[in-house]
Amino acid sequence: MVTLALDPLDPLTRALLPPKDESPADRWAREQREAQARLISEQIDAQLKAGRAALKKRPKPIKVLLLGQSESGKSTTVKNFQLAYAYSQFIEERSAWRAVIHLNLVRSVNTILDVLSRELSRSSSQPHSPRSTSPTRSPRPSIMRPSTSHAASASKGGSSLLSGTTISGDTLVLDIDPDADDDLDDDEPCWPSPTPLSDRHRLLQLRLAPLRQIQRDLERSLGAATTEAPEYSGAAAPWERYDSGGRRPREFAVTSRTGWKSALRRVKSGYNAARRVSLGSREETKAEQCAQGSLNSVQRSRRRLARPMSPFGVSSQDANDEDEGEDGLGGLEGQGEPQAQTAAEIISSCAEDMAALWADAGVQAVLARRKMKTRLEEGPGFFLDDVARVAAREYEPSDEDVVRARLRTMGVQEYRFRFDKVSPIGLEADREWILYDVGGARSSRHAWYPYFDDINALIFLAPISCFDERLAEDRRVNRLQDSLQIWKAVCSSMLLAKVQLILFLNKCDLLEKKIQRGVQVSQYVTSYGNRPNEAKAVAKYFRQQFKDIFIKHSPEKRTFYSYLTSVVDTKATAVTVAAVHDGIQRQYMRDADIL
Ligand SMILES: Nc1nc2c(ncn2[C@@H]2O[C@H](COP(=O)(O)OP(=O)(O)OP(=O)(O)O)[C@@H](O)[C@H]2O)c(=O)[nH]1
Ligand SMILES: [Mg+2]
Repeated sequence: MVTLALDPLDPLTRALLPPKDESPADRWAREQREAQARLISEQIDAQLKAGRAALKKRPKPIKVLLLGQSESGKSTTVKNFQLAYAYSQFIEERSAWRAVIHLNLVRSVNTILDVLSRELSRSSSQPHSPRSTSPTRSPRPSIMRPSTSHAASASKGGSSLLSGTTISGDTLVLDIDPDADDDLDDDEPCWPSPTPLSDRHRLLQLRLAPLRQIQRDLERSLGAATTEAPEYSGAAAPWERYDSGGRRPREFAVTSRTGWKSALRRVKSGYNAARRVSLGSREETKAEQCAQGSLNSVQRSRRRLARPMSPFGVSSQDANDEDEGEDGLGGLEGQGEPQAQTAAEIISSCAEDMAALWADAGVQAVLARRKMKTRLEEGPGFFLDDVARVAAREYEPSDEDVVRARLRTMGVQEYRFRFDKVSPIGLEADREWILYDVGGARSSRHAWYPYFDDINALIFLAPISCFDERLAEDRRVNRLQDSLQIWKAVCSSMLLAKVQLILFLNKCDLLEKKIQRGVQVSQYVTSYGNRPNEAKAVAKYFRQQFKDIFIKHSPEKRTFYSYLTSVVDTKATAVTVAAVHDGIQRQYMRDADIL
């Protein structure tokens, strides 16, 4: 049997032993070195400890979640926060919004061109229809309303407008007429009517045809956020079934790289370089113009469009075929601005024709008859009244333009603020805030839930002008009904029981306009009865409905905070945002026993 002779010293101790033949002088020098090393080590330990303590003491960020259906004004509210408290951040992104505003403008023009072409082809197929410049208005056709059988088939899941007044087995205080619908079918008017259009309109149609390609190119360049949510018939609050136990389901994964931030990133990167190139080529263009006399820049831009490639260097077929990838970037990041710059040149060359189209009395008459005029003017991203300014070569978006621009949010976007300005209540001015802006379409709402258990406040946007509109993603659902459904689910959520809820009854400006136009609220919300058809009374009534739900469904007693807002009005919203900011901060301090 082999026995191992055990060394009483381990290898490390042995290595550190002083040499056997160490002289007294060497020993003294060694001990000095060791004492020095110990001192340094202790200093490092002390520094690490202090760092850890400081990290612990650093105030936790205040987290605020913005919720509401699509187009309710969540991203616009974020922009108002940036304007009020983080203007440098807002300015940084401002020029990149130009491409989005251009797309908004071009879309409106193309929508009008679509109507025009339908109207013109109709007029040529009805040679005997009398021509007139002031079309007569026919009574509203009843066939535009959904049939009863459709209503019945659409009511499954209790989530649709046509299900009447119940939500998940609960009765809503609000009665919404399932058959009332202000939406006219834009495809075909249901009654014959004389068209006030002529060859002049055909010419405008031809001259503006390049804008079709520009729309496709800008959409391609900016990514998936430029198109509205696809049809989807899911529930209003898909997280509800998971919520009762306060459990976070694992399948709720969130991507935060998508949305308007990444869309802007595409056009932002390379912005200055592209601008320099563009300005340089503009100088050349001027020289050419002098030399060639009559050849103007409009003709040149249009000739460029006759080429098989789009101005963005991608043929439209290729562009449509290419996979957008996980975040919708489609490999175009960084290329967007040169492309957007080319689009801007062409848009500028079409400025006069766009203005002429919008100002034309015949076009206005056709749009009014099809109820398209108000829908365009009051819809998101309307810039036709500013066409001369927005289409100008040197156009730079104003703050107001950015606030009015429309780009859908996809996934969840995170905004971190360290406020530029000190809060009026002067408390913890340096504390970081995180705003979470979510996509509001029904198909995006599953991504909301993971944020419920780690937020301090929730701002809920309910657009109250939408009482007569339907969801874009599910045409069976009334938009006000949808807002009430989400609000009820938010109020009753156990995870949100201790969260401060702040309600923005938004789009009050549009509510006012609608009522001034004579739209009768009781026609859509039958429970409104014969109360006065005035914006103030209507807003008060809707606020009460939201408050009733809040009181009835909150798991614990809490204060109801609500504001009547028009978040495109940045001046008025600045006051609201300041109040909300201070309210959230105070509540946070109270909860943390700091106040
Ligand atoms: N007139 C008017 N327009 C508004 C108001 N609030 C928002 N808008 C416009 O409505 C459009 C949609 O607003 P967004 O803030 O993008 O809506 P959102 O809730 O973020 O929508 P998603 O990202 O799709 O969920 C934008 O063009 C806004 O300028 C308002 O109070 N009045
Ligand atoms: Mg948004």
